[in-house]
Amino acid sequence: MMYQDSIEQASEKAALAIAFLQRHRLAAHPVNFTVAYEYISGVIAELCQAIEDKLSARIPFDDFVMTELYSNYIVPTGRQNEQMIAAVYKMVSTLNQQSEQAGEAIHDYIDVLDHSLVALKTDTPVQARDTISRIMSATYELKATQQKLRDQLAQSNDQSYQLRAELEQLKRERHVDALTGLYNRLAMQEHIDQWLAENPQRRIAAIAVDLDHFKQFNQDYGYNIGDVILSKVAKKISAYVQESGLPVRAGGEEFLILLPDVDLRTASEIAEQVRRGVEKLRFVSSRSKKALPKVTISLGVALYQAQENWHQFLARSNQVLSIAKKRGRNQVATEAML
Ligand SMILES: Nc1nc2c(ncn2[C@@H]2O[C@H](COP(=O)(O)OP(=O)(O)OP(=O)(O)O)[C@@H](O)[C@H]2O)c(=O)[nH]1
Repeated sequence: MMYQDSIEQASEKAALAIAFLQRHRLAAHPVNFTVAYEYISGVIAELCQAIEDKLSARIPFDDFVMTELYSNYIVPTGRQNEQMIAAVYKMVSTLNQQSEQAGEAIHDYIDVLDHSLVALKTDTPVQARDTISRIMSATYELKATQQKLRDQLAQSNDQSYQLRAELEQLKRERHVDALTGLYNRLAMQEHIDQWLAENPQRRIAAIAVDLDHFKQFNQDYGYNIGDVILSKVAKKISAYVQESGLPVRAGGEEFLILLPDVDLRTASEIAEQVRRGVEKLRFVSSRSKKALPKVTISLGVALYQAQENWHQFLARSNQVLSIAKKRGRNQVATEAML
């Protein structure tokens, strides 16, 4: 069982977790709450350390940071992963056993051969017949062992293909947002780290994207239709940058497009194309068959600066985005306007 707290202990921890969430202005949804509860519980040392590090570096906590902590430190302890680790362990042990058995069988066979070859030099014809028959039975034995090992190996092979497919799926799930199919914040962090590791001077542009007046849209048409709109807008964004960049659901109704090796001007042009693409989308209510109002987005374009960490970089992209909002929405702002 994952949690063994008594009702009193759990209530106390829950109250502290809620206080933590309130202090950092975080919504008490399951992901945030679990991270906060685990932090208060102090069982996962790496999680606590990561939170302490962020607190002392004054990195603000938001949904993205919390989701990242959740995926990095809590999900990997999940049952699915434990099962997979057990399966991989079993398969590797079986393979080890099989190769040991194969080694022993060949070693025994060579032993018989060595002795028999020496004996054959001095054997009388009758003895030679016995020696040859010993070699033959050792050969049949080796053949049978090899056949058995071949079957077991084929079985392990099938299992390893299946495990690899499961691992790939798990990896995808860890990096992809379930509602929109876009990359999540964890994938984004890994990509930025990789791009910068390849070339610390690399030019990376970020386009922060936010739906306009989406709160009102949710209020007028409901959260479920809101979800459909979000996922259609996400697909549009993805279609525009599939080849050249990384489309990310940064959280809620906010998206990010990361573009490596792109300058501010090109990034702004891409942002404008995305804006127009979304503006052209038409939505019809499946229930009433009536057209839904036009959905628009505001966008903010910024370039990564070598001295900043990626939290600062993303904060700056959002700052630029707020210029587009202030100027009337449904438009692109660039960091040159800051
Ligand atoms: N349907 C749906 N709504 C979401 C989701 N995530 C966030 N939202 C909603 O998005 C809305 C964002 O509202 P605000 O941040 O106030 O901004 P806004 O109304 O879009 O206004 P501006 O950004 O200023 O144009 C909130 O109502 C959130 O509940 C989601 O996954 N699905």
